[in-house]
Amino acid sequence: MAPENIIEVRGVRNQFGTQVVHKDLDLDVHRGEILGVVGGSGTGKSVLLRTIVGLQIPKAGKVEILGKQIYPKRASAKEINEDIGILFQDGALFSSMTVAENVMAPLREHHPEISDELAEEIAGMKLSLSGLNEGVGEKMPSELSGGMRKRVALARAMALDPKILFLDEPTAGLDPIGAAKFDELIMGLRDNLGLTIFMVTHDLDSLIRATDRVAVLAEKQVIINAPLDEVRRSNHPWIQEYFGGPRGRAAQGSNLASQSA
Ligand SMILES: Nc1ncnc2c1ncn2[C@@H]1O[C@H](COP(=O)(O)OP(=O)(O)OP(=O)(O)O)[C@@H](O)[C@H]1O
Repeated sequence: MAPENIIEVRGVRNQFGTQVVHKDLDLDVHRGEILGVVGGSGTGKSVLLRTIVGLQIPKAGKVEILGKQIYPKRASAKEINEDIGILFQDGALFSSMTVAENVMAPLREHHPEISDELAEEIAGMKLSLSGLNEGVGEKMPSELSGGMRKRVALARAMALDPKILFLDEPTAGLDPIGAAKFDELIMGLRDNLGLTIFMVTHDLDSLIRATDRVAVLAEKQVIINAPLDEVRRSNHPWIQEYFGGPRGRAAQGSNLASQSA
């Protein structure tokens, strides 16, 4: 059975002044997959994410999420917000709110009818789904490690039961063990909840470990979107350098070693 496209991007153009970032860009994301999005610095990975979620209005093209048109006809913010959760690059939490209040913030905004008790219960569930224990809810973000703050941000992104999670460099700033644990967490969300995950990343280990397919941005387009093994076989110079360079070989070697251990 052909995979179902949960996201469809067709012919998108993004431009800032005279700088064209995307031109005729197409992208499909399949339901239930973890898609890794890679590309050199400034190739427009974050702009693509922002375009898909409706935060960046493209100059041309079409974007659909779950069959709802984000552009050119704009689905209402409410419709979109119910379907997606976003973890931005800095994962910014509200520093003056407790962890639980942070996770409850989207519920309070979109579902003011929900009682305090229920909101607290939902926040507790999301924190536990993110691998955090109950006591964490009462802490302030400043009391947590970087890895725990990412998990809280993930719990907040899941507050409204999204079908798609957008993650912008989620493992940046985590040590390798923290990054591996974060990858396991999102793989669990895919496997147990059927979530689709769109993940911008520079982390080669993460790509190897967690992704089902990898989309490469270069020359203002997605030049390939395929399982990692197929992407590696491309002779595009950037792909060769990225995966075939010393870091790429080291990441592949260490992941093969850990798989056979
Ligand atoms: N709001 C904006 N106004 C003007 N230029 C912008 C804006 N947002 C992004 N750009 C430009 O678009 C280009 C792509 O930016 P983007 O942040 O998407 O790159 P990226 O691939 O995510 O890079 P990195 O890997 O370094 O995070 C950059 O040259 C950036 O300066």
